[in-house]
Amino acid sequence: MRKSIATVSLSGSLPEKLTAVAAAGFDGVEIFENDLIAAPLGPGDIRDRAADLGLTIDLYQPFRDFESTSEKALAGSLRRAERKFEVMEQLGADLLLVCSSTSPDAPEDDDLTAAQLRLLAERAGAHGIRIAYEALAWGRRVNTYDHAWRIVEAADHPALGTCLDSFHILSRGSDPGGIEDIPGEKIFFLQLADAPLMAMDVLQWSRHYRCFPGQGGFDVAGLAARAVRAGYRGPLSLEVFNDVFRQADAGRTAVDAMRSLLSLEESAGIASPPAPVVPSGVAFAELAAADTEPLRALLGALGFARTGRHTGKPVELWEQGEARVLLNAAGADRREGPALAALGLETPDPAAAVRRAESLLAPVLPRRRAPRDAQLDAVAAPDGTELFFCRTGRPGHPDWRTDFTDDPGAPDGGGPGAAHGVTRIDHVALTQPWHHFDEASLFYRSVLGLRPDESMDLADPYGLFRSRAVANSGGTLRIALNVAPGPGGRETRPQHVALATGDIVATARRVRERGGALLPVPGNYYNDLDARYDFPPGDLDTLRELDILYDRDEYGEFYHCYTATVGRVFFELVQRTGGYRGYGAANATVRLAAQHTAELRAGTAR
Ligand SMILES: O=C(O)c1ccc(O)c(O)c1
Ligand SMILES: [Mg+2]
Repeated sequence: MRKSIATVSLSGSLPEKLTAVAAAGFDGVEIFENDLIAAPLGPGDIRDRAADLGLTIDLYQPFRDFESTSEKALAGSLRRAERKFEVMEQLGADLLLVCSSTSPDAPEDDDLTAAQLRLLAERAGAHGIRIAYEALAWGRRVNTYDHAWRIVEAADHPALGTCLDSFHILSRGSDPGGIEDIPGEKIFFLQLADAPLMAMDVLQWSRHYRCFPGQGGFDVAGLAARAVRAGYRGPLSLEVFNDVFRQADAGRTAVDAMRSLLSLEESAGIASPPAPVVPSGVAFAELAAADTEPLRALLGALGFARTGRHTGKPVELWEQGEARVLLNAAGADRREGPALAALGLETPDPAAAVRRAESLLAPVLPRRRAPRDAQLDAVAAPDGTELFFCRTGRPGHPDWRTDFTDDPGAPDGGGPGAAHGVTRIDHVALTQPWHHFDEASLFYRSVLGLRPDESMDLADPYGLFRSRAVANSGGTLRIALNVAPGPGGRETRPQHVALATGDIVATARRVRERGGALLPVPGNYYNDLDARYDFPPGDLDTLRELDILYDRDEYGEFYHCYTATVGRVFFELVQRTGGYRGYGAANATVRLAAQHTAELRAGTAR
């Protein structure tokens, strides 16, 4: 279907917004009145600019508080409308959105409202303009879509129809089922927005927290499917009031928006892009550092062994069990020090994964080009992490491991058998720039077919720590997306790799014996654990001795501890028992505080 977006959803001036919208592949825009009023170009110039960019102007909005009990106010509204019709004629827009009145002066009865809207439709019709009447969730009297539709039906004028807005419908908990009873040709416009589920005033919720479909908690695709079943054939149009998007780069937000609509079309059964190819696990985590020595020491203490060297690049392969880490001595950002630069994702069909990624506008990266390198396809995640699609050890597929020669003589050699009990990578945590958080969760959900958990907000010593995990259905691939503030409002961007062990006590002991430092956890934490849980004698002492944190959910238990941070990277050791599903979020505040303390002590606080 045609795709549009309201200019209110993006940052910048109106011409900048139009450029971003066109570049992302939209067909049209809703022009938000304030954007036009503040624009440096007149309506005729905006019309030309949009046409040059291949965009239609699908809606002009909003016209507020039209209906009124006072004759004088109504006359004023009609005069105001005539002026707007002139603007719309210059813009080349033929649909005006009228939202239900929020004024105490709104008529008390539907017949009066219908008669007034009919009058407006007659005036509009004379200009070749149509009116779409939308119920705002906080409208004075008309605040549900079915009420707005009853009034439109009663007014019975060909130039009057209704505008459905998923936010207003779903935020009030209205049953969207009634949409299918509205004749499709009377649905003049469909605005789509999602939002996180929150218990708050609906106006504030709408004006500040809307997000693109697939980023929040509403079934927006299901609602769109109903409109299409009703016979709606107009554009799918995003109308997202969001404080973060208002500040973010418009071009990037527009691509995020388009990805949302492409994914919604798939969920609604309107289009079928190439199916998602869900990764089955982490093939490798690649750490980049100008000086790899501190990471080598850390991996050695963790029980990893260097098992290979890249044939053409300064890259080493370190393994323990099925956990594989690449150390890349080239390409690290020197300012930030060692960082998690790439992930290899074990994928049943890499070529199909790339087709999926391309169809959802994920930036596909040029293949690694050295003549002997395995041909691996990669895409860039929103935070810049490179995601490589791998099929390790399968005949007929390029195997990244063939780029590495065996390295049995390495100082920490002895192969993966010399392990401390680490079996695999449990999860990877990627810290997102805060204004790309929603974009990231939609990216992993739509491009890779991963399932997002609920988003969690926790108090951090220096602000808000927000976390949302995405995972495949078996839990064999888990990525935690975090936003973490730093002192003075600066963003800190630590990334970490969590390693699974079947016996965290034994593993942590061996790490200590090999000189690995574990993050010190305050004694208060263990006193609180003691108050909350009744551990068998001695167990709590062991946790305290090894700085191991503890959590449990209805499925099982979780034990975890952390290494020191090197540059932007640290490791976590985790032991899950009995199907525990989470990531120890209950302990995140303690961990963050302990890391800040450690940074201050080491004088590395940024
Ligand atoms: O918040 C508002 O005022 C507003 C205006 C126009 C809309 O279409 C809408 O959904 C909300
Ligand atoms: Mg709306």
